[in-house]
Amino acid sequence: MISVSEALDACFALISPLNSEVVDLKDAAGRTLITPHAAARNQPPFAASAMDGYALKSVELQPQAQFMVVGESAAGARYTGKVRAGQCVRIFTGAPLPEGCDHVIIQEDTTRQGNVITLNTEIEDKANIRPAGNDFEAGFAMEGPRVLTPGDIALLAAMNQPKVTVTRKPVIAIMATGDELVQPGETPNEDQIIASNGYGLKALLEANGAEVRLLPIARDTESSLRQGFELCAGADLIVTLGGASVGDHDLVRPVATSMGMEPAFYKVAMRPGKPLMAGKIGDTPMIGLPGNPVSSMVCAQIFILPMLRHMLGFNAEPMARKTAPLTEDLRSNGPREHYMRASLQDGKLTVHKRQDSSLLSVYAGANALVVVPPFIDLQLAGTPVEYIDI
Ligand SMILES: Nc1nc2c(c(=O)[nH]1)N[C@H]1C(S)=C(S)[C@@H](COP(=O)(O)OP(=O)(O)OC[C@H]3O[C@@H](n4cnc5c(N)ncnc54)[C@H](O)[C@@H]3O)O[C@H]1N2
Ligand code: MOO
Repeated sequence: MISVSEALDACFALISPLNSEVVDLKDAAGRTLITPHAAARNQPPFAASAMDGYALKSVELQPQAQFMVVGESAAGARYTGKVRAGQCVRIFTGAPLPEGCDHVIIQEDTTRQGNVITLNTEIEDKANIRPAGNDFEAGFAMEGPRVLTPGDIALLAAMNQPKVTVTRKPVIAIMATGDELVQPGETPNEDQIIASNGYGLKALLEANGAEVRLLPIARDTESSLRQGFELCAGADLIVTLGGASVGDHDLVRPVATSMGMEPAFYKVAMRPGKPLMAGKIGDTPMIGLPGNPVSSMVCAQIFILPMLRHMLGFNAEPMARKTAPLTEDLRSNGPREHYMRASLQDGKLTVHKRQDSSLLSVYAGANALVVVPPFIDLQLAGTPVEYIDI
């Protein structure tokens, strides 16, 4: 059995970053920006008022001073005239500052009668001006690779980028296998259960930038599995669920092999996830996840998410690990790296008591996987341990 890090390296060797495509900015949230996008001009492009009030010269600013209002500067229509001594310009938020003015007094600090304003006895000395380029200057660039957030989308819009270059979405075909499975909503017979893994996986992978094709459930026969693999044509990655172990009905590996799969590895020293397999069928990488629901989800977190990120253009790196102390003692570990379902609360990790890989109720209630190295001794409460956010 190989280690998790050796297996992950072998997974990275199966894939490469995908090409890019140009999409409308309004459809780009969650996509991975891949080339630098630069602003062609300053924002704001001119010194602008930050408040509604009157633009004037700061040297003339003093309580109870009076000014003649000689014009107006609105957002989208600047005042183009001169502003002489004792004069001011009515100005609104976002409007260009008239030439010669360097201060905006908010209207709450003034009283207006006709075309004359009188400053209050108490006035703020804040200039209320946003200099040109205050937010960003011409040439400011957003660099890739970067998963675009709503804030990024707003910033790119402000940068006048109506289209952006993003990595093509990796297409991942997911094939659940097993005679015991029916789809949610169907009526199982007494020996059947509901297929859950594909649904969890689809949610996980789509939330991380993939386009997922959830195939019909393949039955535990060679012909059904073959048919399933044929339906995967065109995918960037094939993921099978279940049928990976050594039972008489675990046919994924033999069928994939008979279809020309070049194996990269089979079996990893991890728990859950031991019967994980990977390889290539033709040009298409394939990962065979173990069927136990938590094994599927954990293997997807540890292997498929980093692969997905690499296909999107990020470095080939394992999931980021953080450190936090244990709330309780943690038993010693055997030869497999253990990814234990845990809850991180108030900066401390409580490892769940029940760790069987069939327990989705425990997995769904967890927000962290504590990574327990092989052969480690008992770890006492308070010991800092590594974990991965899930
Ligand atoms: N003699 C041995 N038996 C097993 C070993 C072993 O080393 N020697 N390994 C165990 C481990 S560890 C795992 S993990 C499982 C994985 O086996 P398979 O990948 O062959 O998975 P299945 O047998 O098909 O299913 C296991 C379990 O999960 C349920 N399942 C499968 N697919 C789904 C799905 N899409 N949604 C929900 N549940 C699913 C299936 O009904 C089984 O209950 O093998 C151990 N055995
Ligand atoms: O490795 Mo299995 O995935 O322990 O349940």
